Amino acid sequence: MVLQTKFATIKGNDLYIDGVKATDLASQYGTPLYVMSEGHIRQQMNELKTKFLDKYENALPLFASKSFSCLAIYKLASEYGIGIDCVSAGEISIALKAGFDPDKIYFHGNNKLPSEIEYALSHDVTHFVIDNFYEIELCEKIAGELGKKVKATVRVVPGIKAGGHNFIMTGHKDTKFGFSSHYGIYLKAIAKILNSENIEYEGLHAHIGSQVFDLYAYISAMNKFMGFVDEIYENFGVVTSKVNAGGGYGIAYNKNDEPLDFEVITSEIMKVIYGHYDEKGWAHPAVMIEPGRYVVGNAGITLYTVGAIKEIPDVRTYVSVDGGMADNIRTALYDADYDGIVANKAGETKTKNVRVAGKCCESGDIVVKDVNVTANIMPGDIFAVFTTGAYNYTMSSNYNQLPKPAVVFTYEGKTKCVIRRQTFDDLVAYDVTEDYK
Ligand SMILES: Cc1ncc(COP(=O)(O)O)c(C=O)c1O
Ligand SMILES: N[C@@H](CCCC[NH3+])C(=O)O
Repeated sequence: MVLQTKFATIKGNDLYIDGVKATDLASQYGTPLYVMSEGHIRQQMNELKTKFLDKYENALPLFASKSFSCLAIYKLASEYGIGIDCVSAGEISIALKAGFDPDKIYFHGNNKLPSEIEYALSHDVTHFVIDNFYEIELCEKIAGELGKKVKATVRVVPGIKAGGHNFIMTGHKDTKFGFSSHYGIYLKAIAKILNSENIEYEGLHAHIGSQVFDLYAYISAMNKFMGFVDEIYENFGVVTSKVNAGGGYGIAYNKNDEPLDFEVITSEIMKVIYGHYDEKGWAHPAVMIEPGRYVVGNAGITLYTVGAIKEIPDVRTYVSVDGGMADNIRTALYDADYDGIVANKAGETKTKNVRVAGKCCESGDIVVKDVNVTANIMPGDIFAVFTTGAYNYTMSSNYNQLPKPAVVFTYEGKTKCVIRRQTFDDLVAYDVTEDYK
């Protein structure tokens, strides 16, 4: 077992997060509970600021807020002066409610709805990562009607396979995202934008995948993009003034994961981009990155209460907890490999191998596939699962009508609830009784 953040510590038999005892959190807020270390989030956002925003001229790191989206996180991002990547009008609406600067919001998505485009533009969110030809038509029309200009970065697929699972690879040929770089397809998109009245071409966008550990994939994607920049110049005489190098920075979920260093990834990306522009004698472009998981993933620890423990002779022991795939779909969806600990027996030797299962009515409802715990584990213990800060709360559901857990931030020995636990009333909040008419 490895604690994936310095903000989680073990003293005696107890797990502490930002100096707060996990069992105190569980008794105060109930379980299952998403705990997010604000100390960790601040550390990561500060890294984005000091090692990217402040380090390079005209650079902007974006936090990919699909990984964790709520008022509190947008307020924190705002404090560090970083931008955000939003993938729906819903995410944009939360960011705006948090007071986020619309000029630092980049609107992504492979099927932005007309209503979403209208919503974004009428709220002064004008930076769009353009994904497809239909979107170009929609933007041209809707921006014209609203008297707005869309500032476009064009998402191009470099043809590179990278990422932690097939479902989260986006840089290879067979993907629903972006314009293909084959047969000059992306050049046709840029021609259309250059000929449009209400869309301004600013640059290119790359996102090769998520949970990436391969530095070479980033370097080769950027090299390919410099080829695209040249082709754009040759075809249209336009120097691309913005390059968004995407996110996807892999983090450690277990002891086998070996994440790349943030500065290694970013300096290699910058070397390729600046090197190319210097060679051409062009002014450096604005460069953006957009990690999500890297910012919040290791900040998250989910606390569960242990319930039934079932020993199946010659097979394994199942430890069931009071949450499951409704609060963490990633094990079922991506075969993700989590690590965890009995938070109230953290100092005890871990001699018993178990599988931690959820309480949903699915055999695939596994939280931790395989973990060594104290042999003394019993109902009522608090089981903590690490690295649940990214794509857990945002991908949660009410499957089996489980109310969604609360999200609590911890910081310097203190706690605050940022999303309250759902109640049974919330489960019927959208049900209406109507007669047929
Ligand atoms: C376009 C885009 N940018 C950024 C991200 C963030 O990815 P990650 O959380 O792996 O950094 C994603 C998700 O893969 C994405 O699709
Ligand atoms: N939801 C995915 C990442 C997808 C990132 C967005 N394109 C995960 O949990 O790993």
